[in-house]
Amino acid sequence: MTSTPTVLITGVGGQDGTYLAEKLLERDWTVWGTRQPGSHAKHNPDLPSTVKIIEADLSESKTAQDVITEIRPHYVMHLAALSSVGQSWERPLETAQVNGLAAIALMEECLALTKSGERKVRFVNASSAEIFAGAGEVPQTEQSPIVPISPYGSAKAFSHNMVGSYRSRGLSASNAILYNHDSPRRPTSFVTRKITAGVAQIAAGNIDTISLGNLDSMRDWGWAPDYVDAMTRIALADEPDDFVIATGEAHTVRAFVIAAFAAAGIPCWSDHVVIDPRFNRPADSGVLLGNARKAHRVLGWKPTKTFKQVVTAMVEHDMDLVARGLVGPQIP
Ligand SMILES: C[C@H]1O[C@H](OP(=O)(O)OP(=O)(O)OC[C@H]2O[C@@H](n3cnc4c(=O)[nH]c(N)nc43)[C@H](O)[C@@H]2O)[C@@H](O)[C@@H](O)C1=O
Repeated sequence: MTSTPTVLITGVGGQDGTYLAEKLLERDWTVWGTRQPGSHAKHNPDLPSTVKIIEADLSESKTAQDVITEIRPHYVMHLAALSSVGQSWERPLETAQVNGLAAIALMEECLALTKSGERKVRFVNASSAEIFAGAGEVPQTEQSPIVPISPYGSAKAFSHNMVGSYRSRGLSASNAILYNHDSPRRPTSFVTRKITAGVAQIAAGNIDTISLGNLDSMRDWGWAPDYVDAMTRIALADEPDDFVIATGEAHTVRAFVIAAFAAAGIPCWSDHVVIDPRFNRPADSGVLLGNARKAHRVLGWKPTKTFKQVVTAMVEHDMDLVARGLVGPQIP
């Protein structure tokens, strides 16, 4: 490749999209990103202004295919998704279209571009630990049985499997099987940011309690910029393949709560947490704990932050926002 590569990041306005755009711009790549028409990504302060934005509703297959023929990227990092597992139970059709079918439309066109001989497109799909939700095997590896239980996980399982199909047809297509990864750029619809934003408001005396669902749920939480680094390594790897990206440590939601209150110096966390069944799911996934040994060996990838460091970084960020009067106490 003589000139600098062109990359298309679908869903560039999300947590991972903004970190990935920053990382690839640092490498002098030309970065294009898709934005859902009518979304607020244009005004997203975390999105670098040098990203070239294309408005595209990827749930329409023709639109998804047109994006590839128009941009003719060397790399496609497919992150666009309805990212909330909880909300996927309320929006199953849309979840199937965006988290499942959109990948097929994009890969179909990437394969055509590759077969035309014009360029060998490399496609990286953001797969998810949720494909192993009912696997009953802990920890999970790339070989674990794919047993999703939610609309989110089922749609991701479909696109995950289709990556394998396209790979066997000659497309350089890989799956990054991403376990939970968080940062101050997470919305409060996810439990981690809901907790850290709530703790910051409690520390400031603005609210007394936060309402949560299942505290026993166990997740393998990492630092989002590390997961973006892993996706970049997958894109640049010699061979396309599937990789579990995880820290290898699982903690309960309760442990996250305890660590967050401790980071803010608030005693008696249980005085400030209300259990509200509204935040329970029709079915919650089993213990999601990943074994990322293959990523360590093949990609040289390792997480850089411990669980405690992730929690502390998020709490400190949110306490700073509250101290500067930049956020109000609205938390779901
Ligand atoms: C791997 C996977 O990781 C993420 O999905 P998620 O794990 O569903 O993330 P979450 O933060 O919504 O839930 C984590 C756990 O926390 C429990 N929980 C308790 N109380 C509340 C609560 O009040 N709110 C929420 N949201 N969850 C709660 C909830 O029941 C669940 O067991 C996404 O990145 C997704 O895109 C992805 O691929």
